[in-house]
Amino acid sequence: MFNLGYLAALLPLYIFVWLPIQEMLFGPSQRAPDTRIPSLNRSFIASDDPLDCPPHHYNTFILSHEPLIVYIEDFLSADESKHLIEISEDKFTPSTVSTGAEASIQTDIRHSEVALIARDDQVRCIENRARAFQGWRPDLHIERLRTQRYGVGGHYRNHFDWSGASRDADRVSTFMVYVDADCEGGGTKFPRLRMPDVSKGRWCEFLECDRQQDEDRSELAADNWGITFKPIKGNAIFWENLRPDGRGYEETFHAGLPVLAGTKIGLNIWSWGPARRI
Ligand SMILES: O=C(O)CCC(=O)C(=O)O
Ligand SMILES: [Fe+2]
Repeated sequence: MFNLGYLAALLPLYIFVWLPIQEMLFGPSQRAPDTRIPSLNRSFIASDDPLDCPPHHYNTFILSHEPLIVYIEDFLSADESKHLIEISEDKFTPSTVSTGAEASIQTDIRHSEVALIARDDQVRCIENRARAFQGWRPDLHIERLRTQRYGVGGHYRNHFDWSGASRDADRVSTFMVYVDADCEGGGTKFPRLRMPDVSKGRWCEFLECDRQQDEDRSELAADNWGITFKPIKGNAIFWENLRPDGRGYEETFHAGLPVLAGTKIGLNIWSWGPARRI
């Protein structure tokens, strides 16, 4: 029997999940533009509306070309960090992990709180910085920004940001931005990356170079495997998640290490684009 209850339950999924994805992948549908843009904006960047952003400067350091991993010093200004913390404060809810279709709280895997933040002009300037960094790719859309707060004991176990679930679209890149880092511990660790040559450049300012300080020494011991970025307020790590053939980079496996004291707040900027999987 046809059940209207099911239809009512599926309708928000269709409107808020499928329609934005469909539009992102296949371009504008036959619907009127004024209904199309707001529905897209709920999840992804849709518009190039004029925006007046203050001048901003950051420094970049390439850690790896394949996968592309770039460390960005001063990605956020002090004023932007302050603003992000303020607008997140009343929106934090416990983080969940997705297992297939369902999301659940599993603090042994991920222990933190997440805030889905409003797209005010300061936030849009940060989104646009992330788009500019990636060359204003027309096929790339920024997922609504989220801040993530970790207290003592907060952590996020090893995972990938790409999902591989869809043949057509995925999170093509990640910016992991440190909005607040008044903490001990809480580094971002990539166990499958090799340490760069730390005798050159400024790497030891940004990476844990003193191996004794890493609690997971066994994994690090052999051949310089494993990199831990220190949480430093305002700075960011950018990486590409997908190979040109659409497969996810295994090297991007990463974790948010436990916060030992204080609070850490991160900002996730995930860009969606075509995965072009065969
Ligand atoms: O907090 C971190 O260091 C990592 C966070 C992370 O990987 C994520 O939110 O996907
Ligand atoms: Fe992640």
